[in-house]
Amino acid sequence: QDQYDYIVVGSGPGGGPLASNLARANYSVLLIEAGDSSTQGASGQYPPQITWDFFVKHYADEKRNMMNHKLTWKLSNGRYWVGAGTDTPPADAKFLGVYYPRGATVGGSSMINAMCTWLPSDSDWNYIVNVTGDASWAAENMRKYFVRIEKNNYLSKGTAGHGFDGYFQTNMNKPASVTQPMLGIMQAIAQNYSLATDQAQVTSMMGGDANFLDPKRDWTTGIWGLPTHTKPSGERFSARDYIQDTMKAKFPLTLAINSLVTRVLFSNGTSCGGQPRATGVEYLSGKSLYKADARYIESSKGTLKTATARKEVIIAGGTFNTPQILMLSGIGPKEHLAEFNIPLVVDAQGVGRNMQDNQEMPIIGIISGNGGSFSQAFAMHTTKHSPDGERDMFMMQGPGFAFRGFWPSNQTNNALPAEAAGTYGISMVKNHPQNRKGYVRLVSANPQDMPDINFMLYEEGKETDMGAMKDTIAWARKIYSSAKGVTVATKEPPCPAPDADGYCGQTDEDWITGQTFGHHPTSTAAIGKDGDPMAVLDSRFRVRGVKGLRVVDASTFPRIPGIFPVVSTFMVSEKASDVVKEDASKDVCAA
Ligand SMILES: Cc1cc2nc3c(=O)[nH]c(=O)nc-3n(C[C@H](O)[C@H](O)[C@H](O)COP(=O)(O)OP(=O)(O)OC[C@H]3O[C@@H](n4cnc5c(N)ncnc54)[C@H](O)[C@@H]3O)c2cc1C
Repeated sequence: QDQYDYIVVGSGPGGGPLASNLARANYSVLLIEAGDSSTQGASGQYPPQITWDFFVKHYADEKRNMMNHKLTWKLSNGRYWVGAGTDTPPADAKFLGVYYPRGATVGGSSMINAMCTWLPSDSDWNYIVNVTGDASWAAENMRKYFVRIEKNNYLSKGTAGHGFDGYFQTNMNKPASVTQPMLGIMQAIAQNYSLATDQAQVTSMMGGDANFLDPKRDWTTGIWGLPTHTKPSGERFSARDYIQDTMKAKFPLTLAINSLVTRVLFSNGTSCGGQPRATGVEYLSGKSLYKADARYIESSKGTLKTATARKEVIIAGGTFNTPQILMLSGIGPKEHLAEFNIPLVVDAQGVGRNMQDNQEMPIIGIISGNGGSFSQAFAMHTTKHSPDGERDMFMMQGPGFAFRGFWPSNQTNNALPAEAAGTYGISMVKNHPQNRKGYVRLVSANPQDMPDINFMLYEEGKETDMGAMKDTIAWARKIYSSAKGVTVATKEPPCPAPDADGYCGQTDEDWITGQTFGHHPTSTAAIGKDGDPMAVLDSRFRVRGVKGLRVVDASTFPRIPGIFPVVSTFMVSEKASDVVKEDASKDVCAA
């Protein structure tokens, strides 16, 4: 039987850096990853060797689910078929839902994500201080973690608020010069924010640092460039690089790939004041054992193995899998576990609840004459529905850019509509969404099954979340119609007669209901205050009700951080490394 100081489950931005840091502190660490060590290589964006194909629902109501234009079915030959809810799929098609890819290889979703590296609002960190009273979560302190891990490749050394000696590589593509038709649209946006509109200055803003240090940043609207987690060569940096560097440097980090953790093991003694203590994990060894893996075959059951942790087990399986692992281990809502005869360890009502996401949707314009060459621009906007006066909408945009969400690229419906000539997209991503009604629930006690995932969009805070999206659509219609030196007509959301401010009432609302998507799920095993039955973790990442078990990944955030969660997850991993090391010398029961 394998024994280590720490066992970390999942090698994404949550688990990968933490496992590496603990090994660098000379603790023996087993990092367990269900995927293998494949990379994207020359294959398409979400190839089976690095992707788990989840299918989710957006609503409890089937009618609203079917308003989506990009739904996925599975055919009897095993291939996917993608179409609108109003289409008629082939007779043998089985409905799956909305495609929601996740990375499943060494490096997790940081191996397939879009790499956008945008720091959250200070209020997202301070929220954790307010909830828990733990001042170490203050934004000022969290920025220090960013500075510690960042290896900035796009600013001059010494720029305040940035780091230049860490492992987390950041870079930015700065445009040389912005030309028509994009220039005319960006000029309209600059004018709207009372910024300079000449070509040189607009170009310069489009290469500006979005992660600048300024106490007023979260209230500042305008245009910036997009930092990404990339190396100086422009190649992807991911959690995988840090893991590999740690192993190459011969620190005591053992990586087990093709290993699907099925549950946490607990001592049944009373050594920890009556609380169960996590002693290790059970896992299935074998390739493609999870049903979200497109290469899964029914007969693959794997070989059951166990590993023991002398100190702690840390779960970092991501927002869908962490709650699944906890529930399979007996930590979850009591009634739900009873449905599947899973022996209860802790009645933790918050596990798999509180799921949040940044709602996204494009506003499509058609440029007369010329669609222009691809380049992208990024703006931050404050709508009338900002819940706290902070900027609440991020917009990425560009010619030929119609980001309509996700569907499997290897699907078989040849009749999927193509984008029209001259397409321009302003793609909104909602900051500070109010809805926390999303959930992850088990469908069985079989660890190879995917859970039932429903975002329950707009179920809570609809006026704010939907209102901000309607404001942004109206704003974009006006931007398109005031573009300088270029004619742009708004195509989507379609509206026969917008009012003078660009609004289209219920028509917009219906379109948003159908076409909203997301890909930043968080908060399904959240930190919360003592005594709150929904608080799965305390502010030191410890799972309440047991000892020797923590969660460190995107599921820990009580409130979704900013617009892009990946940099926050790397920061959390770094913070957790300090916390775990601080507690390392204590007895596990006392920690
Ligand atoms: C397509 C896409 C685009 C994105 N774009 C951006 C972006 O541009 N910017 C941004 O900020 N964020 C983006 N994100 C989100 C971001 O990548 C995630 O928030 C981040 O990776 C979360 O890190 P994590 O460690 O919580 O989980 P993950 O990165 O998902 O890692 C979890 C790991 O755990 C493994 N695992 C799961 N279950 C088990 C098990 N039972 N046993 C063993 N191993 C297991 C998985 O295989 C995976 O490797 C994107 C995500 C996707 C999918």
